[in-house]
Amino acid sequence: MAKITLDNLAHSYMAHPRGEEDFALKQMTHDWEDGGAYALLGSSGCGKSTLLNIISGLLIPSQGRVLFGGQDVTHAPTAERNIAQVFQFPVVYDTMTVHDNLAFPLRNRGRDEAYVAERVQEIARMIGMEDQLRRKCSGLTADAKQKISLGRGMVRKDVNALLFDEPLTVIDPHMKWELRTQLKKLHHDFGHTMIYVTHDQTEALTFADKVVVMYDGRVVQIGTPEELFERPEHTFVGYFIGSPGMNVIPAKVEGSRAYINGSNFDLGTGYRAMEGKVEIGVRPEFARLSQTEGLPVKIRRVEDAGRHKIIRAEFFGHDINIVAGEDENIGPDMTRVRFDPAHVNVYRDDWRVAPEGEAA
Ligand SMILES: Nc1ncnc2c1ncn2[C@@H]1O[C@H](COP(=O)(O)OP(=O)(O)OP(=O)(O)O)[C@@H](O)[C@H]1O
Repeated sequence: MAKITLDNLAHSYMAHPRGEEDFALKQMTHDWEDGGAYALLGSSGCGKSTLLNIISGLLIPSQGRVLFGGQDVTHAPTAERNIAQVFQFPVVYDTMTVHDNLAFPLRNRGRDEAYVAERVQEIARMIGMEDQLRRKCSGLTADAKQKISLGRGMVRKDVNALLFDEPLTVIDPHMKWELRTQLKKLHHDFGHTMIYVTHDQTEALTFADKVVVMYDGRVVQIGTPEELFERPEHTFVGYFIGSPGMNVIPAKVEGSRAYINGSNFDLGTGYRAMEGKVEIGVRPEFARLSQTEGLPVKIRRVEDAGRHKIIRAEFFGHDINIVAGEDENIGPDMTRVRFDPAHVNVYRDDWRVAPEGEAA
């Protein structure tokens, strides 16, 4: 297992990039802890695969270095990096049995057969294929083959890191949850450094200790699921995490007050004067409808989402969402909305501004 360091890393697919916009991966420096479970999360094209391919050695970055446990591996081929990888689609040897597919990475490293047998049993149990070990892989469903790919990725305990690139795409929905839970257990038991690429926030939030949110070639925040929810450092994190995402509303902020179209409310904490594009961000869970308190709002639609209601509303010409409890009565007399000041964030040019006195 190893700490992974990305040192001034950047990548452009162009031979002669002219500016930052020509970089698929903008310059970044990060340390990913030894034994951490990280999810790389972001929408299509944000640079997740580019970053993963640089870490795995499929791609040499145009700038900067990758270090495993302090050792520079930027130019080392994949085979020398001692990593296990699981891709979106299954990679199995059809002519071999399930057992031999799972045993392959161990036999390749010259492990003795007693150890191989024991470890294969353990992994087969984990992926729920103990009774199919003697079967040839040809003829198995894509789902079963991907479980074998996952199992093969996990069979070695001595890898520097385990890299998963959207590994559950072909897996049946009910099995997805089970495999994610197994992966988390495996991480807990063996402490591998794991990197899991996905564009699905549920997958990222349930698998990872730390979620690395990417947007437009940049890492915009690395945080625990709670941190991403409570304190999105970039408006994209606010939109992308949460269902529905954070409300982002243009405002003017002066001291501890936010002004929206002439109306204003207390932010509970002071801010230094700021220029640029200023917005406030408030999650639907921290907005409450009222008959008397708060700023004017117009309810458009109330949706029943099972354990809660989602209210779609208009607020000074902007669409906002409000989450209410399933038992709350939402009537036409609720013409006001109040934001919980402790959960309102202020953004300048999309980046969160720390209020005065907040510890860095
Ligand atoms: N081989 C390539 N040559 C040129 N441009 C590329 C290449 N691979 C990716 N890109 C570009 O780099 C950017 C980042 O792509 P990347 O595949 O890393 O994103 P991603 O977040 O993994 O997306 P997806 O989830 O769709 O795989 C995109 O603009 C993409 O078009």
